[in-house]
Amino acid sequence: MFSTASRSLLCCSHAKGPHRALASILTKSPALDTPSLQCRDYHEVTGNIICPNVVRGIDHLRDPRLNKGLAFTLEERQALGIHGLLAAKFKTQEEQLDICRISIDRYEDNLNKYLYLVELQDRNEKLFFRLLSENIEKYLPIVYTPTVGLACQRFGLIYRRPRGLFITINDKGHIFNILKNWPEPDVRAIVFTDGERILGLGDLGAYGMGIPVGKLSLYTALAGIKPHQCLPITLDVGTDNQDLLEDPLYIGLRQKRVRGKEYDEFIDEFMEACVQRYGQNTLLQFEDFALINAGRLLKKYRHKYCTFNDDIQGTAAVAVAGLMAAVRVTKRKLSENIYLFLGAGSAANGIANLTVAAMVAEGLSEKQARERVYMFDVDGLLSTRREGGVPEHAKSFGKDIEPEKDFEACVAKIKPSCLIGCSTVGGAFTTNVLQQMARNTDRPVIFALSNPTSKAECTAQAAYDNTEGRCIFASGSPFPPVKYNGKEFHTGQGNNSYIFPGVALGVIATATHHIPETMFLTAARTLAHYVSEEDLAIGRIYPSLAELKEVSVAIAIEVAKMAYDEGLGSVYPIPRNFSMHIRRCQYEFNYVVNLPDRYTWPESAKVDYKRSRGHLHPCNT
Ligand SMILES: NC(=O)C1=CN([C@@H]2O[C@H](COP(=O)(O)OP(=O)(O)OC[C@H]3O[C@@H](n4cnc5c(N)ncnc54)[C@H](O)[C@@H]3O)[C@@H](O)[C@H]2O)C=CC1
Ligand SMILES: CC(=O)C(=O)O
Ligand SMILES: [Mg+2]
Repeated sequence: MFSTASRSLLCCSHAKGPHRALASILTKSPALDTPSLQCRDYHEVTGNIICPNVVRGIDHLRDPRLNKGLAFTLEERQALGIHGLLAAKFKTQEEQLDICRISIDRYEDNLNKYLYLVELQDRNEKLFFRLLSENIEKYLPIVYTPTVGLACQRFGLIYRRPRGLFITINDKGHIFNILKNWPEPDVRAIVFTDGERILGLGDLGAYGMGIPVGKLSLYTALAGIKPHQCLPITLDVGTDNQDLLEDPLYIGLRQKRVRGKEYDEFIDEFMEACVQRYGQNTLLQFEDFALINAGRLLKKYRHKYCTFNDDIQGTAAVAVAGLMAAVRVTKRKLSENIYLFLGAGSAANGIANLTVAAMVAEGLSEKQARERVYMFDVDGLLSTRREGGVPEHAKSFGKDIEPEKDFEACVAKIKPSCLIGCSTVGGAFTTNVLQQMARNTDRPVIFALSNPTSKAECTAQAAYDNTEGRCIFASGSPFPPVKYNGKEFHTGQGNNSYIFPGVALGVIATATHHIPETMFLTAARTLAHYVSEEDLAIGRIYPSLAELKEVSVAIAIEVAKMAYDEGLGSVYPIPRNFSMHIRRCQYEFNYVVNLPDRYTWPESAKVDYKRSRGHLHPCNT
């Protein structure tokens, strides 16, 4: 990902002799001895730490952060010493985007499309992010669920170049040093997993790396967070997946998972090392940890670090936003629903707790709100009377009722108006379940949130077909439009990708030091406001994916305002205009001129350039 030459840092003003002259040229100073663009400026312009006076011409082609391919102008090609290394044709970024679209369309297989995009990111970062951000509906299902799930399962086969850090349990005691090996000093957000619950696919160990990489691609594509500020990490503590342990292609530690005290010490050291390396306000996003760790680690660290668990809190916000939007169709307040969750794990508890908070905001007591929420897990209905009782992590949703192991019977007995699937069990919302939902209420809400598509509790089509088209449906992975009774419906994607990029942007832009639960309720409300009457008319309780960028900025602005209202923001002076402040923090998707427009090539330099026949670059002289 990074060329060796681009790792060293040297400020233009440190350059000597011809190097200094070139530094001046490349840093666009009109006067050779007074360079006007220092490393920090260059960083501001390109979002890159690389000072141009130490980058060889060829690095502008090899380094994906600098590479523009045929979009380098003649002036750039000459000044950078890459003239002749490129074909004669000059292309605009728009022309390059067209070529990318044509190239991807040539592949029928989604995994090949994924590989094309990975290769593009490794080759030309700006082109990759612009392509993704301008074609979200088309490429989100490739870099994200469902294809990313397949990519993780085949990670041993498709792993080419490092993107992100692998920190293993054997690195315990040295984690800070490993972090120092990452070549970017200005990291603001880390998304990390230990690979134990990758989507609904279970323990994929080190193959889980596809998830933090994919999530951080969305940080940039959807929220405009600068790529160099993002660091994906996989914590490799082994895997309990026997297939992987026997897989000759497996790239992780070939041992059973380390658990208990040693695991906890490892995570402790990791959290400390991250803030030691990148600062107190580094955003640390837990992703796809298993149930036994997700909730307890969030509880342990939420007041000590700037951290959140996306599967618990991000998912909660997107689901509650969908429930809020659905109120406009069902005409039932949140507090008038009965909720039944299939699955009582991280996602279910996150959603349930935030729904309770929203019902309390509508006027119920917390006890009254909790009474309206039922859960059903792998051992049946969460009844205090069942054998083994209610698991600790979902204690507050246990009910003193007759135990029940048959889910269909539960749906008939409890008569929920909202059915929410976070169970990892594909097809668990059977025809009988869906038809029962249609009998329970006139407009049943049905969310099949498990990912990837194969794990969805039902398809969009099945939900419509079995509820006489009366349901309000959302799913974690996308489904094609549904045809029912001669009408076409475009159901929405209830996925935390509507939430985490915006929350992260707001947090980073204000250097917030903690992320309170109320921020996720704010994010949910902001998202719900974005749902138009047109969305609802076609069966969608979320704005279209095409609006995701706008939504992410709107969430970031609200999060930023809240950060200062709650005394959590630490960027001073407090921004007067949050919208402007947020936009100023964002990535530039368009190519920047490697010779910025304030540069006018000094006559003397032109002469020098001619004399040296294009070899003026310090590394060429
Ligand atoms: N749409 C979205 O944005 C998100 C979707 N998810 C998806 O939700 C699913 C669950 O994620 P987590 O809650 O983090 O997992 P988890 O492992 O914490 O919880 C899974 C729950 O499902 C239950 N379960 C398993 N098999 C069952 C069965 N046969 N019948 C009934 N219950 C069963 C388990 O007992 C457990 O309570 C995953 O597929 C994940 O991809 C998770 C986060 C966000
Ligand atoms: C979307 C997501 O975070 C998950 O399925 O785990
Ligand atoms: Mg997740």
